[in-house]
Amino acid sequence: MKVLVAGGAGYIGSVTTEMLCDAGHEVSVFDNLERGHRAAIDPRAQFIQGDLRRPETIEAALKESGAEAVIHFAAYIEVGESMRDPLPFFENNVSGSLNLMKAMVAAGCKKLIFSSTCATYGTPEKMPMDETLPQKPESVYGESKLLCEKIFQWAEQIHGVECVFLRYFNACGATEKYGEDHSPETHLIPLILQVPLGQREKIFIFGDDYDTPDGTCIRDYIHIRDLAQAHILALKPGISGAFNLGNGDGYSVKEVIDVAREVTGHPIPADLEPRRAGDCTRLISDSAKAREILGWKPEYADLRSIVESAWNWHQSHPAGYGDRSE
Ligand SMILES: NC(=O)c1ccc[n+]([C@@H]2O[C@H](COP(=O)([O-])OP(=O)(O)OC[C@H]3O[C@@H](n4cnc5c(N)ncnc54)[C@H](O)[C@@H]3O)[C@@H](O)[C@H]2O)c1
Ligand SMILES: O=c1ccn([C@@H]2O[C@H](COP(=O)(O)OP(=O)(O)O[C@H]3O[C@H](CO)[C@@H](O)[C@H](O)[C@H]3O)[C@@H](O)[C@H]2O)c(=O)[nH]1
Repeated sequence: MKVLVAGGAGYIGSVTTEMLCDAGHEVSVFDNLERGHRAAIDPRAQFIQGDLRRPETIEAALKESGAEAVIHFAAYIEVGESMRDPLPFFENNVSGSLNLMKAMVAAGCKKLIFSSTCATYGTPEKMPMDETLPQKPESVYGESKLLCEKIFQWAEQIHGVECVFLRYFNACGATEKYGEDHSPETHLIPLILQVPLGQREKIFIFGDDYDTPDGTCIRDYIHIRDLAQAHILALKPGISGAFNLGNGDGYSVKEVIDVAREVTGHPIPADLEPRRAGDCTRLISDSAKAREILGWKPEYADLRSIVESAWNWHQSHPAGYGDRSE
């Protein structure tokens, strides 16, 4: 299939592009490189530089690529940033997505796979979390993703664009070539690994007074290879709707640090900090729907192998990808 990957120079987009190319798809990456890296784009894919906030650039990219489907990763992603400076999140995530859908309708492109998030649910009313839970986001970031889902639902109903919403839990891990290089980095696993890399002295644990066995927050860590595979499965005609993507296993912050100590052989000192605003106690996915309808089966579910894959990548890329445009 001819697939356009918006945000394909970013963390999850880079690995999805790599796996789409491996599977024989014809891939074009559309990215403004504001937060991604030129070096993260698989050389088998065509690169079209453009910005979703500039509609003419996405219109031209759809024409040039002849895309039959779009996988849409392009967004601002950081919850904390969204609560300090909200409006750019609506501009980039919501207006950008609206421009993309308008261009798709105009170009007659009938399939969209959208990166959504478990942050659209807010504090969940049951655990594990399935897709029937009410969506009550507690951050601007989560709200921006929910607004996109709503726009896309109406576009599906009225214009017949098949839309799939993949609601990820905590994305992590790496392939041999592509890994995580956010700046600033806020995610737990890459921050922990900066300690054995000699780039930070210790890791801070944000609160140990949560209602969990060791007092630290519990998350469902999912390998980006498994996330990428779900996107490829969702390309199949006839698939639409929302799917939660996680392993269904919860690990506490302390457990993740312990696994990283085992994997790296480094003591990784940890200190306690107060709770980080907006963190939920526990987020664990019920991904039965993805397994049943997409035929999705996570293959890298073991936290040790996830952390190992990230550790291998960071050791071979201690400064990440370097310059964004090279
Ligand atoms: N990382 C996670 O744990 C996680 C969890 C849930 C959902 N998500 C979602 O998955 C998607 C990808 O996340 P990621 O970690 O790979 O993020 P990322 O920041 O690494 O990648 C996003 C890419 O989109 C590009 N981009 C942003 N705005 C753009 C625009 N207006 N026009 C063109 N390109 C633009 C950036 O340059 C970057 O390359 C995001 O939509 C994010 O909200 C991520
Ligand atoms: O230095 C750190 C960094 C994080 N944490 C904790 O580690 C856990 C995981 O944090 P992080 O890796 O920042 O992920 P989340 O805050 O869970 O958010 C991620 O996962 C969400 C889905 O669960 C996505 O929507 C977000 O985009 C993505 O950033 C949380 O309990 C944090 O409080 C620490 O204790 N110390």
